Amino acid sequence: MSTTPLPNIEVQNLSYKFQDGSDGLQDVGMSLPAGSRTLLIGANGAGKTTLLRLLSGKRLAPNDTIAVGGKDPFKDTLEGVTYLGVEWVLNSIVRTDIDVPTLLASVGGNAFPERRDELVEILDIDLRWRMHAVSDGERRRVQLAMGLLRPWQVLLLDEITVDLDLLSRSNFLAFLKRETETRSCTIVYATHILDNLAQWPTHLAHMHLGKVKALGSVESFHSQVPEWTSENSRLGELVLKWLKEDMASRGPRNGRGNQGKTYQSLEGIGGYGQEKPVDK
Ligand SMILES: Nc1ncnc2c1ncn2[C@@H]1O[C@H](COP(=O)(O)OP(=O)(O)OP(=O)(O)O)[C@@H](O)[C@H]1O
Repeated sequence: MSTTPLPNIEVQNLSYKFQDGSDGLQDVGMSLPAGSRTLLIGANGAGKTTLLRLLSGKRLAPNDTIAVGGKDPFKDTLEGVTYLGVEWVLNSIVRTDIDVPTLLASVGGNAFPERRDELVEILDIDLRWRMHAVSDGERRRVQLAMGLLRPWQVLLLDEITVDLDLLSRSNFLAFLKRETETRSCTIVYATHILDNLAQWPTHLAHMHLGKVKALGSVESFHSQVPEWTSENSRLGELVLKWLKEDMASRGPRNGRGNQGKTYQSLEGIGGYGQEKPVDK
């Protein structure tokens, strides 16, 4: 009998404060089955990165609030959890004068030669590249191959596809989908870019101001967007609706009270003399 736990993600009553005392997350609960592909949706500052970092075990969550594959990700330092986010993108090793085969070998490529070759093909990587002399998108493709090489059970992605061209991104997303369909693994992906994603997620989680406002299977949200024009705009329409509602409930970051002051100080530095608020 296999002893590998199913990579489901369970979060309950998770509240998190930053060191400065401000609220990061408030009473978050989510239950994501093994094999699911969840899109984490929310405006800038909604709490997506904060949640992903807690799920990855990079930050300490309160006791008994998070279980990934039945374990606490912080205490148990889970082997099969891969978190690809900003720090990972900024890692300087991928900007040095080093070749691709050496880099892939350094993260265990030789132990997984089939995966390595598949990723090189899918991400259209030229093994002759030297990393100090590639474009941002090419560098990102090599980084993704490095990050995905080891067969993870849980993959936490914090928007890392911004530099990819449309075809590379499409291939990359198709690869991830195949992974969840052919072996036991689970993905949570925070993104603002909805291209190629219409058929991708199994679940959606909508975050707003540190809370999960809605969570469910993609089908469960179908009734929320009555005017779908095409399959591809369906997810986009839903997300746009959510973000507009969030903006309306939060209000603009710089309310009316600030406007007169801002314009006055701009006037003071010259060049914006005409730009006075119409009404105060
Ligand atoms: N170390 C910190 N200390 C205090 N506040 C923080 C800290 N890190 C983030 N925040 C605040 O927490 C909120 C959530 O940040 P987070 O990075 O999780 O948002 P996000 O949904 O990932 O946003 P984006 O889409 O812009 O990446 C933001 O308002 C942010 O300013």
